Amino acid sequence: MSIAKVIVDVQAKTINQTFDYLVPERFQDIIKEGMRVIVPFGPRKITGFVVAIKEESEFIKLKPILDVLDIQPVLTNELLELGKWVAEDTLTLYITAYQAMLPQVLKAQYKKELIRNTGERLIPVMEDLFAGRDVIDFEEFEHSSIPYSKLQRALHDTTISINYVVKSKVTKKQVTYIEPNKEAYLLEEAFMELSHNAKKQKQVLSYFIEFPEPIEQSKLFKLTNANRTVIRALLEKQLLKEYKKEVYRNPYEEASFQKTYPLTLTEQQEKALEPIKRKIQQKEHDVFLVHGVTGSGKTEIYLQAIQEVLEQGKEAIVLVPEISLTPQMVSRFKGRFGEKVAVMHSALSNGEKYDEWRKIQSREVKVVVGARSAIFAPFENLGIIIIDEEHETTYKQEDQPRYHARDVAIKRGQYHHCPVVLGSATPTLESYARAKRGVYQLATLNERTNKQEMPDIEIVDMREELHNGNRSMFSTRLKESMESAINRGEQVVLLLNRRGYSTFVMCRDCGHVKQCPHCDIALTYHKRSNQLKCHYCSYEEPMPNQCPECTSDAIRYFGTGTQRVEESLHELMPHARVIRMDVDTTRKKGAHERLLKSFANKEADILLGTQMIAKGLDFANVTLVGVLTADSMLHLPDFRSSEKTFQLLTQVSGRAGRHELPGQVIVQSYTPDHYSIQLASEYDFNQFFLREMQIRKTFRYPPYVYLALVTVSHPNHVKVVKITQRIVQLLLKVVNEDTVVLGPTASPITRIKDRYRYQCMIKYRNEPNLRKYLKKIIDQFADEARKEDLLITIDMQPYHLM
Ligand SMILES: Nc1ncnc2c1ncn2[C@@H]1O[C@H](COP(=O)(O)OP(=O)(O)OP(=O)(O)O)[C@@H](O)[C@H]1O
Ligand SMILES: [Zn+2]
Ligand SMILES: [Zn+2]
Repeated sequence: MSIAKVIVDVQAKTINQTFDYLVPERFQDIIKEGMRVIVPFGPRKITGFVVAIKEESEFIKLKPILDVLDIQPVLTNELLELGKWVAEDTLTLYITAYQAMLPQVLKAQYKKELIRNTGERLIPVMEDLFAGRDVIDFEEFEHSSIPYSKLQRALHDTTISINYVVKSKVTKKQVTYIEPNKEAYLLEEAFMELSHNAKKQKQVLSYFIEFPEPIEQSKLFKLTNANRTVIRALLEKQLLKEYKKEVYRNPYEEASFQKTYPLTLTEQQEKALEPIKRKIQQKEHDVFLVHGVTGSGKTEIYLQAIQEVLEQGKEAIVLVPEISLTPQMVSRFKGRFGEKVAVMHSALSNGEKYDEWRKIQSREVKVVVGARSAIFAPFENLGIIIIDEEHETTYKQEDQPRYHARDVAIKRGQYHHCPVVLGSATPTLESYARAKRGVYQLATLNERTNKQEMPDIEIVDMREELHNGNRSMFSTRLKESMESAINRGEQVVLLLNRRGYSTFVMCRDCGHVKQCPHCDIALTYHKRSNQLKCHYCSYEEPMPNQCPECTSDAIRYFGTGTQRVEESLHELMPHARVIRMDVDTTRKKGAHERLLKSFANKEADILLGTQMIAKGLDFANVTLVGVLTADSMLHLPDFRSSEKTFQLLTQVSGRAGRHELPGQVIVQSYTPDHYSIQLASEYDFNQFFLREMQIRKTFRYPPYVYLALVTVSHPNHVKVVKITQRIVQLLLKVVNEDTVVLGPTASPITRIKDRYRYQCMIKYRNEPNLRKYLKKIIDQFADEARKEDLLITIDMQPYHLM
């Protein structure tokens, strides 16, 4: 008899371990590590992952596995180990880590039902809820106003019980094929025997007499005017037969990719690629940081490194940030490696994502290009992992498991003995510092492949503009430059930096700002619906006509949305054709692609957009880049705000003058003397690095220290402060002398959805047991968390400090 060790899908700290189950005879030969199974757990049936198979168990009286969900393992042995590490490193549950590694559709869902166990009368509210039925969906209870305590009591005295129904949502797309079931002469006989009225059946038969090959049912319908009733009749007479065939949804089916070939590398590219290739050939792990200015040909280096990997019969993962996973980026990889490439990003439907994943699992593809979670691609023979724009914060997942793709990449690179390549024009201070210390291998490319100079960056002081009576959002300089570029038949990219900057509503008389009643944050104005919305809890209210504080009617929205910029642009330059790209205009599938294509076809003069246009775009005709508000995120409560500003300005400047035409960049700012704006305009990464490192050292921030952030939330303000205080005290007792424990401090957003939020920040250099201490704290509060709706979250190396 064999025993399976299973990680079960129960979201509780106390359940974070394996459980032993008996493998019944009928599953003996099929069950393998890394498969999903259904097991009994208390009174319910739940899914779980088999992590090991053993001969015996120290427990007697084991329950058997009820069902096996997979035909082949969904997690390789490497991924099982990796998931364990991710869970431990980010202080989360094993089950959470495993689920994060799989496409959404493989996360089996449960339907909960409430079952009435008694013929006696229930309490009145429950009697009303069941309304004469014996079983109801749990959702019905959730949508009712019956308090949980009432249900708990009913569950306790067993008049009602909960049942879990597992429903697996795996949806493979199937296509029906039809083919003849008899030889042609028999079909002909049948044809003669059919009555005169069966015209359509006759048509189908005559089609198959002529073309006996299988055909997709839908195509047959088109060719013969038949419908399903007609086919069914012929199936019943056993003249035809049908079968289903699984097909992949191919999101890039329509697009054709022009085949590209390796370019002759520049000297700098050659120098960067050489050591990477050597590591691939020697099957050795190492981490490379390719620091190359925009347009220096980093992507070509990636492509040629991958080619080497493919020649060795191995596989490659390329991570790119979600927002730069543009059609342009995709076509560069598809153009070089064609069918061997799978693409994974969030714009795909769940079914499409699952199909791409299966192509990886079945080794039909050798390269995956994708956003963060593609790091878990189930390849077994990796030859390289590439992380483009390694400075992007989207590589850190913001909910559990809170992993950083870079750390996972290095872990996998060590396992597979293969190089990891990080690329950026503006590396993070963390990575650059490591490269300078020799922990990573640094390659620098300071020239564009076309030997063009980097475009000139000019800073315009917007305070002076205001002084001179220009109240519009466009400086005179920017306006004139846009006009002359358009007159020359060239194109303009305009960036509205909206991060940390939204359209809030303020009274001009008394300064009152409309806040969300549940969250500690200003409401955002939405023009289309004339509503105020909260981005944290979806609260909504109509835009008021009067100030609720002083009844003045001078209540207006402030801040600049892309829509408003577009309107002023129209007033300022009525003849200019503008394409606006933001979350609103790119929501529909394919919209992103269409807008860029139309810009590439010169159907517009100006491309106006948010952060999403700052990266990866490569248009030959763009000669002017304008940045409307360079400093809007400098004032966020985030120690990385200068770094992020520097990165964004450098990236967007890189969009100009990438080909023959020289480029020009105009940056508007209210704090033009800020070092991140000044140094970005001089392309002085090294100076910026030194300057920023000095500040990080003084204020003890990464990369000089590591951070851990503990956030406590609860509806009661006093309680939150008290518990955070206790956590701080507990930590102070155990940490090293030079570790700093800060708090309790109110989080920058102190209230979300009526819950108060306080935090404790730990800054440390060497604290090998910190995870253990933190885990102990979570365990200590586990009871309170369950009973009293207390939430404690821990983020190791946080990027999001709000
Ligand atoms: N060796 C080469 N010879 C000629 N052209 C090249 C070479 N390498 C790259 N290019 C071209 O130079 C342009 C810029 O290259 P690429 O986009 O790879 O740079 P990048 O460093 O990835 O830029 P960014 O960081 O801005 O995305 C592209 O049009 C590319 O086709
Ligand atoms: Zn007012
Ligand atoms: Zn809210």
